[in-house]
Order: sequence, then structure tokens, then C-alpha cells
Amino acid sequence: MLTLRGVHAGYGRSRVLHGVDLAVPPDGVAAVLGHNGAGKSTLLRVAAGLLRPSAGTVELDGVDVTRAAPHERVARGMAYVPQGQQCFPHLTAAENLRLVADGRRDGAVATAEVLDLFPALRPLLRRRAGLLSGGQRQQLAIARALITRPRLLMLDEPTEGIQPSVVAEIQERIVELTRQSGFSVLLVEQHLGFALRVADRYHVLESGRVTSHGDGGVTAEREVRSALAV
Ligand SMILES: Nc1ncnc2c1ncn2[C@@H]1O[C@H](COP(=O)(O)OP(=O)(O)OP(=O)(O)O)[C@@H](O)[C@H]1O
Repeated sequence: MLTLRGVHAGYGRSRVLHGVDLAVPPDGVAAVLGHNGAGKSTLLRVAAGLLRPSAGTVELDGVDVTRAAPHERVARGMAYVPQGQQCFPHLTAAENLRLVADGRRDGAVATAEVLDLFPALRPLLRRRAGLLSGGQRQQLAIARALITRPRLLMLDEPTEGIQPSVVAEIQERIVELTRQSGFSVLLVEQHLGFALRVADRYHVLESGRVTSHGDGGVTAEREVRSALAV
């Protein structure tokens, strides 16, 4: 589905990624794990087209999208949910969804579908996003991204600052989404337990380099903990 090859990227003179190779399997979840500052969000920004790599390539289903703009990647089936439950706080939950849905022919149908997936959002639609809990805002941010009907959903730390019941809810939704054929997730996480429960593959990122990778699943936790020295 998504393949990064030899990706180098950074901000001005500060080099963050040093030759990252990573593959997201079709119909699967790839998790990127690592300490603060390892470069996980930078990697997602490169994948989403928000940061141009200084070297290396990004391919989606075999098509080189390294130079494609973010909106072109969305049109090709990529969706990105940045860190921090980002919503427009002064708009209602419904208006946040409409911002994406209104520009699309299938917007109304897609909105109904995402509300079926996140039914907890239905009674909150008229509430301002800024008044929702962190977990509710995270669900809203994921729902908004899904309105574009992506084939690849990229999530940056969806469990950060969220209570355990909502983490379990998000976990279930990810598993449900990946049951559809041709749907993949690239997940950046610090919450190892959560990440390995949903991931088919994991990659450990340290100082901008992938230092280990393997199959996901709870049995991988010991291996990952020792790779991360936690
Ligand atoms: N916009 C930016 N300008 C300059 N440096 C940045 C910028 N964003 C991130 N960095 C730096 O790049 C490095 C990697 O940051 P990044 O956010 O990718 O790490 P991360 O693994 O996602 O960490 P965290 O888990 O804390 O979010 C850090 O040293 C960070 O300070």
C-alpha cells in the first residue's frame, strides 16, 4: 500500500530522518513506535506530503507520490489525522464534519457512514468541538478524516491524553475498519500495548532510523520494550 524508501527529511539544518525504509501492508496496520523526538510525526508529515523529503521516495500502490501535494494524496486515498485531537473549537461537531463533507459529492452518505462507525458522536453534533472531551474530539478528528473515504488512514498518537475506555473504543474502530479489504492504517504511537494489539507490523524509530521491525501482536511487546530499552 504505502512504501517509504531511503527517506531523509528535517527542518532547515536540523536533520531528523536518516534513510527510513517502511512498508504499510495492504489490509493491515503498521505501527511506528519510538521515544519523544525520534521523528515519528516527521515521518507522517513526509507521508502526508506536508514535508518534502531531501532524499528518498514515497510510493502509494506503486505510484511515486514523493512530489504530490497533500490534496493530491487525499484524492489518491490517503488521510492524515495529526497529533492533538485537532478540530475547529468554535465550530460544532457537525460543522467540523461538514467542512470536509460539503466539498464532496458523496459527503452526506459518507457522513452517515462515519456516524454509524462512531455513534457516540451523534448526540454531540450540535456541541462546539472545543467543549468536547479529548476522547470525543479524537473520535471527531478520525471521523472527519474518514469522510474522504481513504484507503490509508494515518494516525498520529490517537491515544495521547485519552481515557482508557475511549482508547478501547478507538482500538475497536481501527480493527473494524481494517476488516474492509484494501484498508490500511499507519499508526504512530507511544502507547505500546495499544499499538501492538492493533498492528500487523511494527517499526521502532530511534533518532530518525528504523532500528528494528517485526510482526505486531501482544507477543511482540517484550521485543519492542527491549529495543526501546523501557
Ligand atoms: N516544525 C519543526 N521545526 C523544527 N524542528 C522540529 C519541528 N517539528 C519537530 N522538530 C524536531 O524534530 C525532531 C523530531 O520531532 P518529531 O515530532 O518528528 O518526533 P516524535 O517522535 O513525533 O516525538 P513526539 O513523540 O514527542 O511527538 C525533534 O527534535 C523536534 O524538536
